Amino acid sequence: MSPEEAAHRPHAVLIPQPAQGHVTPMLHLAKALHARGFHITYVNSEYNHRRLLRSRGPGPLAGADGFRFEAVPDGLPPSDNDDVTQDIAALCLSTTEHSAAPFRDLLARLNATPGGPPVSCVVADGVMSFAQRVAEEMGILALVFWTTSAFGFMGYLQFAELIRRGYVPLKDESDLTSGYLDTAIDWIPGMPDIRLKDIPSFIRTTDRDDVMLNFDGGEAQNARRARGVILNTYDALEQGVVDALRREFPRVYTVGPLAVFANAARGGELDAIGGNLWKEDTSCLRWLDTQPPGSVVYVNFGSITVMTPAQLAEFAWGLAGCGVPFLWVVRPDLVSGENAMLPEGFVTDTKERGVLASWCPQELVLSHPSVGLFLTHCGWNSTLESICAGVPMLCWPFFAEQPTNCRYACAKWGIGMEIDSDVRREEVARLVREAMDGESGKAMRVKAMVWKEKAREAVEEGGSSRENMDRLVEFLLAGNDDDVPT
Ligand SMILES: O=c1ccn([C@@H]2O[C@H](COP(=O)(O)OP(=O)(O)O[C@H]3O[C@H](CO)[C@@H](O)[C@H](O)[C@H]3O)[C@@H](O)[C@H]2O)c(=O)[nH]1
Repeated sequence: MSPEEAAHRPHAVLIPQPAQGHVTPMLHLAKALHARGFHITYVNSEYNHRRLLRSRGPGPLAGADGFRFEAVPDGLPPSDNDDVTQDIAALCLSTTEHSAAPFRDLLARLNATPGGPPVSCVVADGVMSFAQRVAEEMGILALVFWTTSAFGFMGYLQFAELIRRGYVPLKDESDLTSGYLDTAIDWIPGMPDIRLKDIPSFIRTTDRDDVMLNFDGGEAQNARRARGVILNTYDALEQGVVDALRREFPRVYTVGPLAVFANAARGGELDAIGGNLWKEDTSCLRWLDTQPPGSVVYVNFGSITVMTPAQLAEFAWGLAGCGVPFLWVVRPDLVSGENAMLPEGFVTDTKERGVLASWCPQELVLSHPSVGLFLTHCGWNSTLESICAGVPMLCWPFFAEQPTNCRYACAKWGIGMEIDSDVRREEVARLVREAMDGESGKAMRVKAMVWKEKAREAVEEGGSSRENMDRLVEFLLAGNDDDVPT
């Protein structure tokens, strides 16, 4: 491409919330747009930028033509350990307060760069609405990307209504255990058959001023001001709620699974750009190579979940007792306040059929033929990656919209079984065995293959996500031209 052509490329600036579950899908979107001719500026927090550099080893991060990384401060005090998940509530507040001005300066600098294409659009994370606001103030087209499921997004949108109708805040702590959370909620568009406990967990508070209740509820409402909302899902999976969202929002782009679009661009210089904040341990893939097809339960609770030492022990002894080979990713900060310590004797007892890692290349693990089951916290990326791989799930939702994803995986899509929040080793062992060898497991495997196939169809020529990606690109290229069809 000549310098002249490069200077006229459309230029998309993408800014994820600085947490793994947001960094990864935003990077996939960035790669998909790059493959469609966009110049990309991908904006990390300074903290995450350091972690990305470290996790991938030496070498420049930006090697691809027209794909650049920038960083802005997240406003949190410097950490003496670059290997820990930041406190999400603190991060939400501090980015909102401290990242807007540096982001504005960055956009101004990009626009003033000689020979560089001016910024044509900003894609802001749904929970980074300050970036959307800054772009709008500068006259730049801004869209938001909600990295949750559509069901999750719709759940967040209901916080205000739940408060108005008096469901939230809870009257006192007893509401958490009295069965109150089983209350049926039958008025949310596109979400029949749910209970209060299936709504994103930040409603489980007795405090009307609770940070996450107000933050996520407010950010979801803010999406109404955006020119378009991007979701990493496909229509067939969440049809009812996607239809309902389309009635409420002028432009909803369901373009998932984004990883497939990003992977389609593989084989080029972008391959070297990975988004993992922890260093991947790939040796587990070699171990998986030695296991029979569909024989392994893969256990991973994502990047944020923390559990108590007692819960860790229940999972450990459940895995020890189930008799099934397992690969368990135990993040160094998986146990609150301390280094994750597995119970004494566990490693020795399971060394013949268990492998531990601290972070793995999850998409590759899930698509490995040896993996037959995923024990997950139901983060949306993990859920979608499991669907793409056709692997059924055992669900232990931790927080946020994970209970929502769990509900749909178990009750609607037929690909999951739930583990009680008060996890017990006997239940873990029983459910793993049932999912691997029982009738429920057989039924889930059939359904998992159906949803995998539908995901594939969605991104193929003529599929809903492929068409929505084309519409999204068309809209982004048109800039602030309002005449582009929705
Ligand atoms: O060893 C590991 C562990 C995780 N991952 C990846 O890390 C991501 C984790 O994302 P997710 O499964 O969504 O979990 P969280 O990190 O918990 O994600 C946060 O962000 C998601 C998207 O908004 C929400 O759905 C979750 O509730 C929220 O906790 C996935 O892409 C995984 O493939 C790896 O590659 N290797």
